Parts: sequence; structure tokens; C-alpha cells
Amino acid sequence: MALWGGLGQAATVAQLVGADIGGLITMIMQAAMTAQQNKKECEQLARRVFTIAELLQHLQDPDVLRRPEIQRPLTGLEDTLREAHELVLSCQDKSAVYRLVMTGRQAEKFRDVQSRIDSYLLLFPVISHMDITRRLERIYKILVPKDTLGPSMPAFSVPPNPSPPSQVATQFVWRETHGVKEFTFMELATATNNFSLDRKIGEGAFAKVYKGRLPDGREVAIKRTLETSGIGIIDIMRELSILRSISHQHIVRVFGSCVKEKRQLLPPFRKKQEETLLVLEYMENGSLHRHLHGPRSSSPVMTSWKTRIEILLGVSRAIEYMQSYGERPGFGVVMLEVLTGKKPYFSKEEREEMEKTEECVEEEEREEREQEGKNTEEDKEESEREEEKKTTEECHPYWQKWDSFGRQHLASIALPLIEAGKLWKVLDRRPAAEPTPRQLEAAELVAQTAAHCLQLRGEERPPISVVVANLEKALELARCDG
Ligand SMILES: Nc1ncnc2c1ncn2[C@@H]1O[C@H](COP(=O)(O)OP(=O)(O)OP(=O)(O)O)[C@@H](O)[C@H]1O
Repeated sequence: MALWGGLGQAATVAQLVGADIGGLITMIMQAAMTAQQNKKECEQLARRVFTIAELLQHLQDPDVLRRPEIQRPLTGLEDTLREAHELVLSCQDKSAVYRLVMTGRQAEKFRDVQSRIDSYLLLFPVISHMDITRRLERIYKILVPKDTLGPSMPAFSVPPNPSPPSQVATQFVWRETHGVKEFTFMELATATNNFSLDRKIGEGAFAKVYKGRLPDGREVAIKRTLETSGIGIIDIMRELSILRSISHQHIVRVFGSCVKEKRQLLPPFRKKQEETLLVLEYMENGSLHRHLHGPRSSSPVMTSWKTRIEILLGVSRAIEYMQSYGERPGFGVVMLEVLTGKKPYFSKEEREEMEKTEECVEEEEREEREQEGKNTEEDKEESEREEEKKTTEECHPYWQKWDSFGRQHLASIALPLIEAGKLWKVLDRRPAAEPTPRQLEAAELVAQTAAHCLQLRGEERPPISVVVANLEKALELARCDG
């Protein structure tokens, strides 16, 4: 069916509007495919949410979604999608009794959720209008060089002496004061020895990153989109627009950008394409990922709880700062990554490998208990905890699923264990093979904070100020024992 053919597209929307909305749309569509009851209603619902995904995907400037006048009416979208997902999931039960009890109530729920989704769809003409305006603004900036505008004039047509100053004008003034430079492609090619392989320092989901040196001697990281069109450009524009409007000691600075226009010369493919590059402050120490999962075993990140919590605290302070700009990055997962030393996603093979290791450890522990002659009581406790774990897993339907790429999320493994009081089962032992009571208390505090941050419903997650306070407390504890 054509509807399901677009599932991959829906997933990519996650990158535009935050993992929750993109992921939820994908989950609704997947669940609708296997519904046993109300198939028609489930399909209609999936069709509607897919329309949202498609419309979002056509946005050229996702920043439009962050404008307060758009954000306000969109705030409930995530919760509505969650309800839609729960509703479609509830249609998986095929028993006749269930049908008898639920049919009337579900019809009402479908009507309610569908009408709410329709009301979000009504917003799209407005979003599209703003999107076009922003694109025109960009074109205008390219056509009319900044120098010809004079120092106090905005780059886009803003009414004279607006009161209060419009957002566009504020952005313009900001850029002048923070000096984000527009580089030519030639300058960046020279800085990176023509993007040579030996200058490549990393690669993310949508860009390759090169180390470069500017004529004034500054070392920089230059980010270049992997593809010359599509999602990469949107992502990089988004990153640029966020970074250029903020300044914080824990957030990488952006020095400049470059828009390179490409022409494909052979007809019938002749069309203009853009490539966007970012020039960033060079971070000598590399990524947290490399310190946690890379080969540099001498890194203090490997060996010290204090360093790990200091890093989390720095990130949480950066998020606290960014939230005042309306940004809300997904942080709970990073906390889990730092606690467990494991990557955020597991392939099936990695998961099986881990289970084997867990079984071995459990077997050893059982043998030890048998030798000590105290197995009966502890085995009973163990089975009670296993029971608790199962229940906890059921409480996290969002995290227990394999995603559409066949991966399992770290949260689906770590959260049930944390909530069952078994943090020790997933705690990284590299910083301390036998953690001290204070280190354990610190780790427990971080784990509980992470679990709160990963609550399904946004309103159940703690404010970032609470996260910062908890991490400060955890750092105090970890500092005591190095
Ligand atoms: N400013 C920088 N200084 C030094 N190295 C950097 C810098 N920015 C990125 N890198 C390196 O390049 C890699 C890729 O970075 P990029 O920002 O493209 O993706 P990411 O953040 O790792 O992942 P994703 O694309 O999924 O967000 C990083 O992991 C890091 O090793």
C-alpha cells in the first residue's frame, strides 16, 4: 500500500522536529499495520499523521517551527501523537470480549484524537507562509550585500524603527556583533588542503568534519554536508542558526559558514544545488563518544567518575542556557551512555553478546552464593526482582521496541534495571572496579535523574534546573573519592 511505502520518510522527520515526534509518527504507522481491531480507523489515523510528516519534510527552514507563534499551538502535538499511538496499540487485542467492552469507547477516542490531529494540520498553511518568507529573506541577503545596507540597517525589509525590534532585526544585529563570517569555498578548500583525507577528523549523520587552519592561524573544524541536497543541508542550516545566536563556555562556537552553489551541467539534470559548510571552533579533545567508546584507554573519562559527572554537569548547564533560547536537546540518553559506558543503540548481535556476558556473571554470582551457603534467601529476592523487572519493562513500551533499523535503544535495557534497583548490572566498571559507597550514591543519583529525563510524557520530565542541581550533588559525592 502506498501509505506504508513512506515509512522511511517519516523517520527522517525526527531530525527536523525532535526525536519524539518523528519516532512517534513511525511507531503509529507501524502499529497501525498490525492492528487487529478498528483497522480502518487505525489506517485513517496513520494517514493523517503521515501527512504531518510529509508536510514537515517539505519545510526548507525548520527554524520556523521554533518561532513562539508556531511553537505555542504545536506544544500539544507530541502528547496527541502519543495518545494516538496508545490508541492504535490498544487495537492489537483481537479478543471478542475486548471488542465488546471497548468498541464504543474507542470510537469516541478515535474521533477525539483525529479531530485534534486535524487542528494541527490547519496550522500548516501558516507554517508554510513563514517558511517562504524566511527563504525570501535569505535570497535577499545574497542579492543585497550587507555592506551596501549600512551598519544599522537589517538585512531584510523590517519597518523603520520597529517597536519592539523585530526578530529579524535582532538576528542581524547579533551577527554583526558576534562576527560570523561568510567564507568563500576557496578559502575553506585552502584551509583543509582541498578537503584531503588526512584532514578528516570525523563524520556524523549528515556531514564530514575536517580540521583546517585559517589564514590568521586559528585552527578550526570545517563541517561539510555528505550530500549536496536534502536533509543534510536542512540540518546544517539548523545547526548554524542555533550556534550563531548563542555564546556559552560549554557550547562550540561557530566562526562562519559558506554556501557553495553547484551546477550540474549535463541536461536533462541541469539544476542548481547548494552545499553548506560550517566553520567551527576546533575542539582539541574530540568527542565524548571517542573518549567513552574509542581506543584511548588513558582518557580520564575512562577512569574517573568525577570527570564523567563534570562532563554531564557541563552539558546540563549548556542545555539550561539553550532552553532560554527555546532549544530542548534529548539529555537522558547521554547520561545513560556515561553511566554504562555503552553506545546508545545496540544491534541484535551486540544485545545477544551482552546477554551472554550477563548470564555468565549471574552464573558466577549464583555459584559464589551457593559456596557461601546463602542461596535460598537471595534467590528468592532475585526472582522477586526479576518479576519487578518484567513489570518495569511493561511500563516502558516506548523504549522496549526494536526500532525500524533493527536496533535496540540503550534506554530499553538500562531503564528497567535502574528502576528495579539493579543499577550495578549496567554500571560501567572501568572508572572503579569496586565503586565506593559515595561513588555508588553519585551514580545512583545520575541514574535516577536520567530515568526522570526519559519519562514518556514531557510534563513528567524534570526541569533542567533540577537536573543541574542533581548533577552538582552527584559531583560533590564523586569528588570525595576521586
Ligand atoms: N568542533 C569540532 N572540533 C573537533 N572535532 C569535531 C568538531 N565537530 C565535530 N567533530 C568531530 O567530527 C565528528 C562528527 O561530528 P558531527 O557534528 O558531524 O556529528 P555528531 O555530532 O558526532 O553526530 P550526529 O551527526 O549524529 O549529530 C564528531 O564526532 C567529532 O569527532
